[in-house]
Amino acid sequence: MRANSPVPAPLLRQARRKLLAGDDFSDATIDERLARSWRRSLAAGLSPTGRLAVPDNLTASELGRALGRNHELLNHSRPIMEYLFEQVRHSHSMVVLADNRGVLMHTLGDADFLGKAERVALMSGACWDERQRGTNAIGTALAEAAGIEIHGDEHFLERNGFLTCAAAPIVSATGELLGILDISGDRRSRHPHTLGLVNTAARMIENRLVADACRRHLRLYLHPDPAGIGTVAEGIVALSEDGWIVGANRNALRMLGLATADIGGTPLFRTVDARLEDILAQARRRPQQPLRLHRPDGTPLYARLDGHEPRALAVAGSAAPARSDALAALDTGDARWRAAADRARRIVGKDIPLLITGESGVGKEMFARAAHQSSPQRDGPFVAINCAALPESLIEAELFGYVGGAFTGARKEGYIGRLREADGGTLFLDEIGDMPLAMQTRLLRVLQERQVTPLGGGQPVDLRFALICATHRDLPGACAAGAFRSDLYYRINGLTLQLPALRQRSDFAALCDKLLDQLFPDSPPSIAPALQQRLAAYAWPGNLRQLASALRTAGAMLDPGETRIDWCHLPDDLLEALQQAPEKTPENPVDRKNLAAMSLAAIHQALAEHAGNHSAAARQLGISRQTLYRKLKESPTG
Ligand SMILES: Nc1ncnc2c1ncn2[C@@H]1O[C@H](COP(=O)(O)OP(=O)(O)OP(=O)(O)O)[C@@H](O)[C@H]1O
Repeated sequence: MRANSPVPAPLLRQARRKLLAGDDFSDATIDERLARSWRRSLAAGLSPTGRLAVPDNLTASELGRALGRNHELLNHSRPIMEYLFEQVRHSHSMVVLADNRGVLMHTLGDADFLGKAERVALMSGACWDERQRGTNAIGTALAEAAGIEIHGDEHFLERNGFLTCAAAPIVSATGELLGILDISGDRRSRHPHTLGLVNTAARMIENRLVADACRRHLRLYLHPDPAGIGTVAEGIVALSEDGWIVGANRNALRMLGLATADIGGTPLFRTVDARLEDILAQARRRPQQPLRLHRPDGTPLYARLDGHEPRALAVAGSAAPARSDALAALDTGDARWRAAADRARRIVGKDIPLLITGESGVGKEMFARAAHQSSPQRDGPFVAINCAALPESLIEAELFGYVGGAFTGARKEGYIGRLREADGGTLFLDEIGDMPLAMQTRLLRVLQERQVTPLGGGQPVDLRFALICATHRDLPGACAAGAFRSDLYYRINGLTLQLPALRQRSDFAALCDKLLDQLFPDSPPSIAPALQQRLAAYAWPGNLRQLASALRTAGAMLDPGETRIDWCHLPDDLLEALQQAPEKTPENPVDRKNLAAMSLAAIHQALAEHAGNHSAAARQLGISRQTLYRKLKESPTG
């Protein structure tokens, strides 16, 4: 940071001489950012005394368009600029708002100073990018993305040396630099507090913009002191329905120890000691009181909650009435799974893209199909595309279609493409995290424009489908690593639902019954209780897919008349995995033994209990007599 007074003139002159001579001037007490800016000005080919190249000033109609593009920034800035101007009136100064290219959008100033300012083009439509006008508060604040004061001869161009300027950036809820607020005046009217004033006013504009941009989200207003909530120093965080941070002002990022890049990729519970559900419950209990949260280092942070409570969360935890849709048909009672289904129901038919995450085999595609079946477009097609399985060379043609003869091997009559096949229904992009980067760019454009142009030409065609994507990858992580486009991530992630892994579910027994009913509809077998207990404690790395497959195989091993799946029916690989897997149920004594030996021990015990009667022992075990004999024969002592 610079000292609170400008660099003494002789030092400044000496440093400039060295700069222009190409010498090192780091020995002089020059602010680092000023030094960087001078070097950038020099590198842009500017000369302190030379004539200006024709600057990129806007024509009246271009300015009109730029004002239109920036109307929200302008709307929120105007009242604050007026207030600011009241503070500096009669001090030979002006208040300036520039857009993120350095083009001046709006100015308010003392009449005498405005005349002088116009002579150096400090007026609406003029561009004050550093590359065109050298070091100046607006251009340098843009280049540095930080507040800065540029006084007198610190300006790179000598013609601007009569100015003293202080400028601060205005940043959006997603970290985008929107523009610059500046106070410029006659150098003789410099005041040491001007930069602080501009910084504060820029934060006020930013807070209004962030709150407005996130008005449809739940918002937390934060401060380490409850009295700080509602002041310009408050942090603002916007949350998605499932508790991820989707927007924040810079105060909030600082309070939560986050960077701009974390927006969209961080659940709230990673930054404070509460989940959204807890916060909602606390706010419901004591609506008037600020919530007390803690950061990971234990320091408190107070919060006020604003915005509509997501309806899915409002009912979560309550005894939700039984639903009779396709999602309900998959519901076997796990609370996390049910909450995900409830949230999905809230958005079906609302043009909000759904992103389903979860480990491989947790049932993401089944969930997506059920969401489609539960939606108003259920009579339309459900088009599933596995982005990982399509060869890169074919993806474009397959997704976007082509006109006849567009490339060698193309069908004569052309192909409308999978995206158009989904028209009026649901497009399901499975394994979206595996899509090659080049395709991500193309897909993003199509999703943004909602139009597709077939390869080889033809007219763009409008697309109407609900979008559901799925991945087992960590997409925010992939975005950070540059493997997945973050703009595509935000586009497909209207609502993210994470499906629980099988080991995290609480409905193992009900799920097994359901799968057995589906797999063996004529006479669904049961599972021996000890085995069921052991299976429930297993980690199931392949999740429901692995469980369904194991039950299918085990069921096929049943002899005619057998109705209960037991150890002896399990596929060998699962038996082996169960033997190697760490025990999770120490209360089950049989688990401490080798499972094959355990199976034999159960047979011997049943035989003992039935005085060697093989039929009775087999009946008790739920296996056939043949299986019992086979097991005894296979045993090492057999
Ligand atoms: N709710 C369910 N009821 C019955 N079987 C299910 C259920 N969910 C998943 N399965 C079984 O698990 C298998 C895998 O499901 P699905 O393909 O939907 O998982 P996925 O998460 O999309 O997997 P991947 O990440 O590998 O694409 C299904 O073929 C089915 O056998």
